[in-house]
Amino acid sequence: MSEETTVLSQSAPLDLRLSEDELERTREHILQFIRDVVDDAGAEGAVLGLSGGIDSTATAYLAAEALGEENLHGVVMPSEVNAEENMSDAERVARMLGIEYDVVEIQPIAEQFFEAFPEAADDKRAAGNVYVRTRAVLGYFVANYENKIVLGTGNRSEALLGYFTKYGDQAVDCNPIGNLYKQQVRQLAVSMGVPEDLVSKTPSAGMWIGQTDEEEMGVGYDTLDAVLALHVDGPLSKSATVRHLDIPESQVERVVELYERSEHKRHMPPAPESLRP
Ligand SMILES: Nc1ncnc2c1ncn2[C@@H]1O[C@H](COP(=O)(O)OP(=O)(O)OC[C@H]2O[C@@H]([n+]3cccc(C(=O)O)c3)[C@H](O)[C@@H]2O)[C@@H](O)[C@H]1O
Ligand SMILES: Nc1ncnc2c1ncn2[C@@H]1O[C@H](COP(=O)(O)OP(=O)(O)OP(=O)(O)O)[C@@H](O)[C@H]1O
Ligand SMILES: [Mg+2]
Repeated sequence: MSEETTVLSQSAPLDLRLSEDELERTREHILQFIRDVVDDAGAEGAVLGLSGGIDSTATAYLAAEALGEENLHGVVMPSEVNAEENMSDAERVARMLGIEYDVVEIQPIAEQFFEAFPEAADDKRAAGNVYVRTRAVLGYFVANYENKIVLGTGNRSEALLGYFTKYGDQAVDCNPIGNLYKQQVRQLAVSMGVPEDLVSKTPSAGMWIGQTDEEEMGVGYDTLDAVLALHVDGPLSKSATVRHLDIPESQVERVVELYERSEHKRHMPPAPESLRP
């Protein structure tokens, strides 16, 4: 983030939209990335959670192409707060791709946690994170047994905003779409032939009934992505970003707040430095 006001040059890549050529190169690059991670791990494929959302759908399309559908295992893990439509979309994705998949109801598992701490069960964030972390345990259970890696579905917007559960949906071995902002994930999905209803679906973490990403963060993805690209990743100062996007300063401040307070999620857990030389 630069505090200096930078004059925009015509050639600066401020348009988040990827050209046809960039989309093709991005897809090839990600396919190779997935193959390399699997090969380096000596693994026989990959497992991923399917939610019916665009991030897992796009990642599944890429991984099925990279590894072959016979080497990808999808797990659909409904809880009582997931919309049924999303779970049936998740199964639809698995069937469209022709990958092996299982449906594992995680409500009974989560109930064990809720019974242990009933007062915490009423806290939607704490309880929602239990669902997310339970899915991580199941993903690694399958990966260990089948000699597979666990594919993450995190994108760059979520990573910078800290919009994920620590050791939950980001307890994974790699993030194939981790360099793409949310709207670029949608663009790539369209170019791969993902059905329109899945591409345009409202993003939701599915941690409580009615949750949506944009309502929880208080800013829409078009703005979130633009502020991240221009100010957090890019060279523009806060005031230049406000002017360039013609948005209230409070929206830029909100993005910066989300970015700064989630710093701890983007690092290994710290330990004190050694006192020995
Ligand atoms: N400064 C610091 N240094 C070290 N550790 C720090 C810390 N601040 C908090 N912590 C730790 O982090 C914990 C809070 O982090 P965490 O447990 O992740 O919980 P938190 O970030 O509060 O909640 C997860 C957020 O991610 C969103 N999410 C989750 C999963 C999926 C998706 C999706 O888009 O699908 C979105 C969810 O809606 C919610 O907004 C604290 O309880 C504490 O243990
Ligand atoms: N009910 C579920 N069953 C299986 N996996 C899930 C479920 N809910 C979430 N996940 C996993 O957690 C990941 C993170 O969820 P997230 O909501 O960020 O992505 P998404 O649902 O794929 O897309 P979107 O953000 O647009 O909703 C999913 O991509 C998926 O891998
Ligand atoms: Mg989702």
